[in-house]
Amino acid sequence: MTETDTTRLHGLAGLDERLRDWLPGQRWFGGKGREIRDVELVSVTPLVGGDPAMYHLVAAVHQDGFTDRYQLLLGVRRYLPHRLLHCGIGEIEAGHAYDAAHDSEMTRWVLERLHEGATVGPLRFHRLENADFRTDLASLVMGVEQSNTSMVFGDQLILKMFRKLMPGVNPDLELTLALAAAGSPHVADPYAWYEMTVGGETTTLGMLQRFLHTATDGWELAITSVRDLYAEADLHPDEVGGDFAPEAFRLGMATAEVHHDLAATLPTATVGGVELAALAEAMTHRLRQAAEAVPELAPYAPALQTAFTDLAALEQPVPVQRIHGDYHLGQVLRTPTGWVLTDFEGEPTRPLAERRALHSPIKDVAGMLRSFDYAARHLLADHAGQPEQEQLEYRAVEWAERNRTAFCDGYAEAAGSDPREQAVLLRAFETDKVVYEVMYEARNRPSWLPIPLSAAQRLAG
Ligand SMILES: Nc1ncnc2c1ncn2[C@@H]1O[C@H](COP(=O)(O)OP(=O)(O)O)[C@@H](O)[C@H]1O
Ligand SMILES: O=P(O)(O)O[C@H]1O[C@H](CO)[C@@H](O[C@H]2O[C@H](CO)[C@@H](O)[C@H](O)[C@H]2O)[C@H](O)[C@H]1O
Repeated sequence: MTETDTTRLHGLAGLDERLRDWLPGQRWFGGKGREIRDVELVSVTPLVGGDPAMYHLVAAVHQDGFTDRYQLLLGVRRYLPHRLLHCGIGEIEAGHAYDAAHDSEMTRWVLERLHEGATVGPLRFHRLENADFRTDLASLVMGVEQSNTSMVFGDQLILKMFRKLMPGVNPDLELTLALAAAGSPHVADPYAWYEMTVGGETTTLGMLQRFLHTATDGWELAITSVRDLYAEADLHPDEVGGDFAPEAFRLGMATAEVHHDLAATLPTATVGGVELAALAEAMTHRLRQAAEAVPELAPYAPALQTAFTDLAALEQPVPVQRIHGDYHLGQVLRTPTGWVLTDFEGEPTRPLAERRALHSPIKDVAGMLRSFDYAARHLLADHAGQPEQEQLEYRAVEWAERNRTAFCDGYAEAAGSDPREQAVLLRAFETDKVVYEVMYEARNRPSWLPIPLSAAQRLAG
């Protein structure tokens, strides 16, 4: 870190070294596996003075060949209480630095500013007209694996703090606001957001929404159904109590309805030969990169490539629009009344311009179809090499097929057109997603790598 006057003034000297060690261990840190050259504080905003103190930081992390910016709520205390030891960053000049997103005493400050619609230094807070919420609630960070950090206040509010900052409006905020304005029942009510200017552009830092405390996420529901099936390995998926297909059907309908509302409220277009060739080229490039990075993918690459060649050769124009972009079972919540979609950010590793661009809705369909495969297969690892392995694998394929079919049936019923009729698009997007997953698992969860690799084998025929 270049020790600027600002850092010295705030007693933050030494923070650079501490952040260098601490950042790679954070789930949301995107630059894992590459050495950090240095960390530079590009924005330091004092929020709360005294002991404890709190700062809003934007840290530029320089790694070989590129720089990413991350957002932090930095707490500094003379003594770090036991309850905050797990989020300690290390000792700096002014005391113990820690991640204040985990400190309920401090996060309330953010809630209050959101409610006021305040401006604090470069930070601009906005509350939606008619949105009202309590500001005296204690927060807890969600205990799930995340690309960002979400704080739940009481059981009423959820504040998602975007970690990796890309200059521009975050599509999660943009699409959530658009769907709420369209009256969609498939999105949690947005209440407020905060932003600042980064790289000359208004950049979303966080979004507050209604917390759906009675909801269960689609992944949990799906794997409960798969567990049920594995417990009765001699029964078919439609014969066990926890059959998921009716839910998959309703999820297909909800997905089509969201696509309809996005197309009705945000721009749409059609793309033809040149754009499809460029898309196929980008997919091919990703495949090449992934096959180099993950040698286990390489044997399937030539056969997978044909999905992209077919895409480039498509003759009819393809409708495009804003879509979810990183659609899977972990992004949908089943409330007592229906499915709600979350996290419209797109794939966190892709550039913002690409995530905000118009895409075929078939990309989302392909994403969810992949997720059924994941849900069916991820428990198989526990049975590897055991006698029941083959039988369970057979059941896994049946479960995935049944739910993939139900999802497409539901989508077709609500959309009036069947996504399976777009076979070339569907295969190309599924293949591209598998390639993305291979990279994602290799970087984040190597023990899950066999899941997308088995799909690569299947798609390669
Ligand atoms: N409004 C909400 N109510 C209840 N749970 C939510 C809500 N929004 C998101 N979640 C849950 O929070 C978790 C993380 O949210 P998500 O937006 O996917 O974050 P990330 O982009 O960091 O992955 C998910 O498990 C999701 O189910
Ligand atoms: O939810 P995020 O925006 O952080 O998405 C990333 O993480 C997901 C994993 O949590 C990853 O999804 C992959 O694993 C899921 C099971 O955990 C599975 O349902 C998905 O089909 C699979 O792609 C997602 O790709 C990644 O962007």
